Amino acid sequence: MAKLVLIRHGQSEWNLSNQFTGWVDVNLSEQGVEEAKAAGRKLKEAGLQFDQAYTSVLTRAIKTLHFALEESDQLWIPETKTWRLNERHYGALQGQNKAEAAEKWGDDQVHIWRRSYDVLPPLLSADDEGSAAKDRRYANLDPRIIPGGENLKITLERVIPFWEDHIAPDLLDGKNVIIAAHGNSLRALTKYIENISDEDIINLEMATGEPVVYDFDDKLNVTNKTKLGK
Ligand SMILES: O=C(O)[C@H](O)COP(=O)(O)O
Repeated sequence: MAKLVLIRHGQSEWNLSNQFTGWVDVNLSEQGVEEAKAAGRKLKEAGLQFDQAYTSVLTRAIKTLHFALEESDQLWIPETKTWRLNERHYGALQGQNKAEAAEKWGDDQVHIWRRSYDVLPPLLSADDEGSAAKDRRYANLDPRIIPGGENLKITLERVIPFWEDHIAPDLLDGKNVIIAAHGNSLRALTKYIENISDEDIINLEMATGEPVVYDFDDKLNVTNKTKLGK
């Protein structure tokens, strides 16, 4: 059966400055570029060859995909970008410093916002300056589905239709797939793929730039999971 590789983007500028990011389109930091290139070398060493790539519409994931594919000599493969693989929208927290938020609202509340399955962050309204409704890349989306903030559950509910329509059919066709995306869109996908409970998903973390390789049986049950450590 085909293989699936998930990679969270390399360190971003706002990972470095410890700011909630979500749908804000920040770039990779210098370290993030190096992490993405190192991930590509790991893929090459492991002999992983891909037929199809998927990523979000956010620069940090797109660039991570490109650096990793370039290092593994497969920048040429077909790729599809979709908002459905975007980071979870962090609502009105976007742009705030995570440590300052913990001082203001307490560690417990910030941890709940960051890791709970179904608690929403404070929302951003559609007329807010930072709303995705004003961003050209989402112009073809029904305004009613452009979020003002998402929890992991809502993120999973918009990631999984893309899995069902595109990624799962590719894997069932025997295509090796690579997905470069984000901490929480990949936590959502991992929850679904590995059938992790709402309680246990709180403890799952995705390291930046670390490829996670899955093998499946012909029903897309996971038969093996390997992390290509940094
Ligand atoms: O959007 C963000 O701030 C990060 O990419 C992920 O943040 P988290 O670790 O707080 O979920």
